[in-house]
Amino acid sequence: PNISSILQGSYNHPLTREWQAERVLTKSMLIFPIFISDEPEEDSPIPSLPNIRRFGINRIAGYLRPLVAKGLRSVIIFGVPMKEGAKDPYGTSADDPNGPVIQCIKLLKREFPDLFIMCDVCLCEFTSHGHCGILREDGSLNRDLSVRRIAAVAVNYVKAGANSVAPSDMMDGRILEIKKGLINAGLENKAFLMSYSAKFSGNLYGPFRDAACSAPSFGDRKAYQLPTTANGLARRALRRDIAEGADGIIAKPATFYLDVMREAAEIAQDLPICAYHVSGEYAMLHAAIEKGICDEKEIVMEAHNGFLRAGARLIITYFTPELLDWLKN
Ligand SMILES: NCC[C@H](CC(=O)O)[C@@H](CN)CCC(=O)O
Ligand SMILES: [Zn+2]
Repeated sequence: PNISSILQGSYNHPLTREWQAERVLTKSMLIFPIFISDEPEEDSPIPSLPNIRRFGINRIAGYLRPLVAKGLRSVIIFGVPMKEGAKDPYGTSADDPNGPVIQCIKLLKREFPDLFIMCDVCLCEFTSHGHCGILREDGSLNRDLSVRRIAAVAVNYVKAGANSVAPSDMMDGRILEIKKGLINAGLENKAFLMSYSAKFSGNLYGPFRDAACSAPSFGDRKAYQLPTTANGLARRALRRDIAEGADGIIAKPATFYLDVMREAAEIAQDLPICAYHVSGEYAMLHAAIEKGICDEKEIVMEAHNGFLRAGARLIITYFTPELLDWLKN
């Protein structure tokens, strides 16, 4: 062979194999989703999400403390109102000062001053119809009302102390509206605006909807989450959200959409790209692990290294607790 065809000498040792990674997974890249209900003492399992639980305000700090001690740097909060009457067509309880999200922000800021608090901003957990926006009479989205409501909720979360807001609603123009809302509130330099830009209406969110009681009561999310074949729409949404002032971009789901993540990393090369390893992907890996198809640590590391290889710098992952045990730093 000619001398340039020999590759195996470059990776025949564990250290030279480590050298081949362009980006290495570290604890500070991990953002851990937490589900907070309006039942203060709640601490209940979520059957479709192994090892993930839903907590009330009196239980969440105790659960997070050992994880923070192991190096947890960031959480993303999902509020889950369980009480009767907590939901209405406008998602009023989303930013209820006594509701689960705002209570949790304040508690975590007190208990863990260095923990980075990201809040998902959406209406689906709080609306009686379960859609991510406010609807017209005919059941279609009222974009303008939705965007203004989402922006108001986001500003109230930052007012309560959130370090970041991540609107997962997918309404057109919500990034601009949130940015304007933050500026009007004098908070524009206090919050990291993380946009879910490339978010697809696939089949991988079921366990989350169980956890958050947020499934749409009719229809689906195909009118506002991207078609699963839509690279072009993802690129258009990415460019739009960057122009509207996003500080970071989430691509989700992750495993089936690594091409999109790679494109997002190129289009949004000046912003951190965040992969969201969604509930369905998480549950699928758990199912494979339970069936003995693959080793837990090996397959989880392979999946998460894939997100980094595709250009992600951050990962929202339900495997955060395990990764905190496995990663050295
Ligand atoms: N606001 C949309 C929530 C959406 C699920 C859905 O479309 O119902 C995701 C949360 N941002 C699901 C995340 C997951 O499946 O883990
Ligand atoms: Zn939603």
